[in-house]
Amino acid sequence: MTTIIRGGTVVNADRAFRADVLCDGDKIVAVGEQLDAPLHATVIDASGQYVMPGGIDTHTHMQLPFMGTVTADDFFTGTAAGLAGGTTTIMDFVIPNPQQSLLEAYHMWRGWAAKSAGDYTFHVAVTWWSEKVYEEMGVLVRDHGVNSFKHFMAYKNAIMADDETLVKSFTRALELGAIPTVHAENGELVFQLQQDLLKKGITGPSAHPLSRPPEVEAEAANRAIAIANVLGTPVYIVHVSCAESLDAISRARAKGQRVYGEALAGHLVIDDSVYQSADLEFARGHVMSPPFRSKHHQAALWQGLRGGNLHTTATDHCTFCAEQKAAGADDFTKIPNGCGGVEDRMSVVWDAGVNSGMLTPSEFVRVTSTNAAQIFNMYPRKGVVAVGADADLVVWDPEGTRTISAGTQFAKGGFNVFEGRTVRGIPSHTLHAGQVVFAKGELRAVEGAGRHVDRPAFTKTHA
Ligand SMILES: C[C@@H](CNC(N)=O)C(=O)O
Ligand SMILES: [Zn+2]
Ligand SMILES: [Zn+2]
Ligand SMILES: [Zn+2]
Repeated sequence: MTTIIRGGTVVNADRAFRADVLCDGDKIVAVGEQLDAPLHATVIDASGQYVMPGGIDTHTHMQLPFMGTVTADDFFTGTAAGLAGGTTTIMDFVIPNPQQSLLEAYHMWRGWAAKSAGDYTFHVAVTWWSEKVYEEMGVLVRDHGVNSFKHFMAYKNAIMADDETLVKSFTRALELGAIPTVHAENGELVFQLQQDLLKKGITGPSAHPLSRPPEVEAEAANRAIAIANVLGTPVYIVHVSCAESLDAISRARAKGQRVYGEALAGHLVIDDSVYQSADLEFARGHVMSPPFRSKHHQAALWQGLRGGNLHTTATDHCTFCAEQKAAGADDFTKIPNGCGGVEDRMSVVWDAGVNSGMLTPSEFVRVTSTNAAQIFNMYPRKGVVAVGADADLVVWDPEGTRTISAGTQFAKGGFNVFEGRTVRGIPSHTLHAGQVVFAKGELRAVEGAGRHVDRPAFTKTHA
């Protein structure tokens, strides 16, 4: 299929410029003014619009078995929803049970992901340690295009990695040229605070943020940064939600340490008042970890994105419907953790970030696509509008508006944390692998059209 996108302004992380974009098959083949195109080419009129690299969501959990249930979106519905929002690549997670072979889990997740409509790639979680884990990390890097390993410092008695696992896994990641990533919350403190709250008879969703205050997140962020510093590895902190964690990242980076941070669209615009709602189903719908924080943390996160101490935006798309969330109706610790957003991330970040003047269009591209591609070694295949790159593109209508609602979303789960928010700045077209998969509200996602993206290890460039 040949497509010419005419009359738009191409926006890359480094600059914005007027150009047509010609795609042939699954690649961009020309970027320039007044391009010729074959007569049979599909023409997209991008006048008055931006042409940007397809979004990369660095953090999703499609059809994740978690806390006794499975997330509502599978790899088809979740990636299709992403395409509707301009996201063409997701980074999901293989999360082995403790004692489960990492390779076995990896192949299971690869099977689930085959139905994806957009491209996908996996961080692999190290949830336990043994010689076998050591060996299998090597096989995953060498043979399966994995260059990032996740560590949950929370979720005691489940998937939590203790310090021994962190130290051994970070060391192994360095040997392999892979980057360690962490969910930074002190799982021992969370567990203690949860028990204290339950003993006091505080069982509703308003207890959730009380069991995970910013200090609990910051302790783990500082610890992961310290371990990485001593071992000489980079480290990527997922869903940084509070000023204290951002401060830890900023201090480390100011000393030249390679620390990267991710902000969730939800944490950027939603505050912790949601947990005080008298509508307990609504409050439970917002239970995720780390929890939504008070407004001053949001201001800090925006400054982090603008100032370069936070690098990517994601969603942690991990949706459960009301019935699933109701498992914790009598005990907040049993509410499956997770919220959605894969369909809304780019519009929410544009509306709150670019329209407010906080981010330029190029900075928007940097934090929704380019940095993710560069940090996880998919650039310039992904993350840039340039000849030779994948034809994953979003034609962005800066004046288009949409009111976000569970009633009209493509994603499953029947709930949306951005419910009722009207955003200005929406995709008019999304191309994935050169195919027009979303056009003016019509989703044309194709089950199984998504490809797994191999991510090479980071090799030593010096001799
Ligand atoms: C299990 C996963 C999703 N749940 C959540 N963030 O609350 C995570 O912790 O990232
Ligand atoms: Zn997490
Ligand atoms: Zn997650
Ligand atoms: Zn349901």
